[in-house]
Amino acid sequence: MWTELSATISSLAIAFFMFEKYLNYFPYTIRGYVERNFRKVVNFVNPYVEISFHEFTSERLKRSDAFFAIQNYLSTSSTENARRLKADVVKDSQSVVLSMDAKEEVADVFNGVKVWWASGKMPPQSKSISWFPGSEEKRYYKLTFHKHYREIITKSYVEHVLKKGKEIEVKNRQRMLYTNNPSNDWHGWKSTKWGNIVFEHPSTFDTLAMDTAKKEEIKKDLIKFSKGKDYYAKIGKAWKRGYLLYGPPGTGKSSMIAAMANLLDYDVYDLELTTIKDNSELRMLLIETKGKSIIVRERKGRRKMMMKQTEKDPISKMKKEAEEESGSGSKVTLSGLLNVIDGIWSACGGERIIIFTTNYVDKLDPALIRRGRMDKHIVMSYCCFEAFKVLARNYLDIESHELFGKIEELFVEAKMSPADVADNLMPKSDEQDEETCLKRLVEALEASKEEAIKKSEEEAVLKTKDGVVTEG
Ligand SMILES: Nc1ncnc2c1ncn2[C@@H]1O[C@H](COP(=O)(O)OP(=O)(O)OP(=O)(O)O)[C@@H](O)[C@H]1O
Ligand SMILES: [Mg+2]
Repeated sequence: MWTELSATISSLAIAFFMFEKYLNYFPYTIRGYVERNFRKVVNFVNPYVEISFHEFTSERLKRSDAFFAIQNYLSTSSTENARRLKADVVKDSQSVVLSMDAKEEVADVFNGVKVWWASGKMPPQSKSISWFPGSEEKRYYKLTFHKHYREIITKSYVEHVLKKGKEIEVKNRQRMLYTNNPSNDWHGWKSTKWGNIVFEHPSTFDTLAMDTAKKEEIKKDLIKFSKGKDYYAKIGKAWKRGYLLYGPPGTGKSSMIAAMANLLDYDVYDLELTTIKDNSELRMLLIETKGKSIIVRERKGRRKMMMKQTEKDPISKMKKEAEEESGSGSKVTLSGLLNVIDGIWSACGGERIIIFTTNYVDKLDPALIRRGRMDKHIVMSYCCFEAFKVLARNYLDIESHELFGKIEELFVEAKMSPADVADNLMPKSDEQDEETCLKRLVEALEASKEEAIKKSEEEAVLKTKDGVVTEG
């Protein structure tokens, strides 16, 4: 078939060449007539239809999504057939994606219909220097098929190729962690509002230590959201979901966000509000975010700061922190952020998740935590025995130990964050075996239990005193 196709195309090319060359020998009056009829005959004889997909759209600046979808689609079939392939390294330099090199051809079969793909490059049209990307050479793919199958190819096959290509792109794409640049640095046409690095956080739902039922519920909720395109369209709601994660420091809020991004294969945008001047700058930033992303507003460096502060002047410092948390420390208020999000999200296509994390849910602006704005509230709490078992598996590779019984008992009263449990479980040197690490944890839990008992006794004394005063 391929030989037949090439023979037909080459004879037609020769016929065209001869025709163009000798057209001028015809008298001017009949030249148009001859040309029209010649083309009719050619079209009648040539049974093949060609469609070109160019790298750049007609607006020139924009790269065509279809071109890249086709490139991805062909990367799977062309690797078997094409003789010259181009290699691109993706995903932390571990996997290689092969695609057809220029001037290569491959065949594909769809519902029993054979088609041919050829890749090519168009030479630059002028020698002048251009600012447009890729203006030196323009790549394209040409699809050739028998005109008899025009309907099935132009409708079903092209749609199939684009869909599959996009799926492959999602699978191969390298996820990014974006952080907003201070708005003072946004000058010039080249400035970018978001700086980015490759997102490679190892946290997953498997490594996350928390109540299993709660974990499964969150996973289900996320997957339902990510597959809910039609549902959101049906109910006329923007495809977005808000999560509020709250709990003491070191309970795994940031780890949970990373696990969510890893589960859904989303990019993460880490929003630093303090470097944004006002709400209009915030709007500009959010408009630049892409679909399939998680936008996060977190308080950073909380753990160390909190620990130091509680040691010194616990009450006044904790109050100050809570005030900051409510947004008064930022140039952009949290309510302002929510209003911008409500506004732009209705207009931006593509799914987006926004996550707020806080250590003080009670002190937050009620407008922020009102249901509907943040669709799901997730409490990250102190470590329990079930969560400990996940950490023991992660850090020590053990499922059980004779000390587990004692540890389970201690967890009833001891309050320790998963971060601190993990810290105790981690061997500090090669000599430290699982027994040493578990014993260290038992000691820490006992200390924490004693502290909890002392605290509750002190609180009880305070309550009794209050009672006496009131009664008196
Ligand atoms: N639930 C958890 N499961 C597994 N590891 C955890 C968990 N919580 C904490 N860790 C460990 O402790 C470290 C700190 O946790 P993480 O940064 O997620 O806490 P956080 O709740 O975001 O704290 P902060 O409120 O200070 O931001 C993590 O790198 C992880 O190793
Ligand atoms: Mg955190």
